[in-house]
Amino acid sequence: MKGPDYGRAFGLMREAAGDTWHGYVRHPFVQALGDGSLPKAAFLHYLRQDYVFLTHFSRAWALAVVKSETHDEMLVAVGTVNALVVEEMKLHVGICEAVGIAQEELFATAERPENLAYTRFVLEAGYSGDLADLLAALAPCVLGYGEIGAWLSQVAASKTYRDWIDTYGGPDYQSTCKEVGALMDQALSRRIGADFKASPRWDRLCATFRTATELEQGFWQMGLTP
Ligand SMILES: Cc1ncc(C[n+]2csc(CCO)c2C)c(N)n1
Repeated sequence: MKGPDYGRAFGLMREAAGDTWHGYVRHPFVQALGDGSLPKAAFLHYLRQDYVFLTHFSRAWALAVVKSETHDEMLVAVGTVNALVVEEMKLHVGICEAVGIAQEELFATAERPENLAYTRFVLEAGYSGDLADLLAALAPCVLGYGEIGAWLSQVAASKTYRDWIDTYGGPDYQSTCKEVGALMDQALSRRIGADFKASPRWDRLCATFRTATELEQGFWQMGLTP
């Protein structure tokens, strides 16, 4: 399965993750978003958990600011923190309010273990490693949604979840993915050399990427079980 072009590091890590990647980007939850068969209750449950997820994910991108070594790295990281807190989290608040879930109720959502495991894994990759380790853990989330959005934009037969699909399949998010992919290439070249596969750190970075991919799969699965 050929993927989108979000840079060299992503392409190689995606390939190394093998079937695990496919299990994430073609998960039954994703298929059900495309054909409209996903129950509304499952979608809202997912959105509520995703709000909690984004809180911790924003902290992980803030850690990327801390772990940056150049102004260019800082710019991408700080831009992502801003987009997450100012736009994406607000979008979730708006969607939930529109269907009758008040802000207080959303903010009081109890965090599911699958959700907790994922975000704390990402944060830990950053705490104990450098920006390369952190980006390997962040990449499946950011770039996987780009790949899912691009695919669903082409194949989705139903209009039910069209807004969600357009958010991630649209040109704005696709250019964010290219920017984050380029950041990965630059950050890795700086820390492990341009010949990624020749680095003694490569296998570990791929293992981090694969674990985060498995945790994304777990997040979709959690979405199917409100
Ligand atoms: C479980 C889960 N995984 C990925 C995303 C997608 N996502 C998270 S942050 C972000 C912006 C760029 O970092 C995007 C697109 C999500 N919402 N929830």
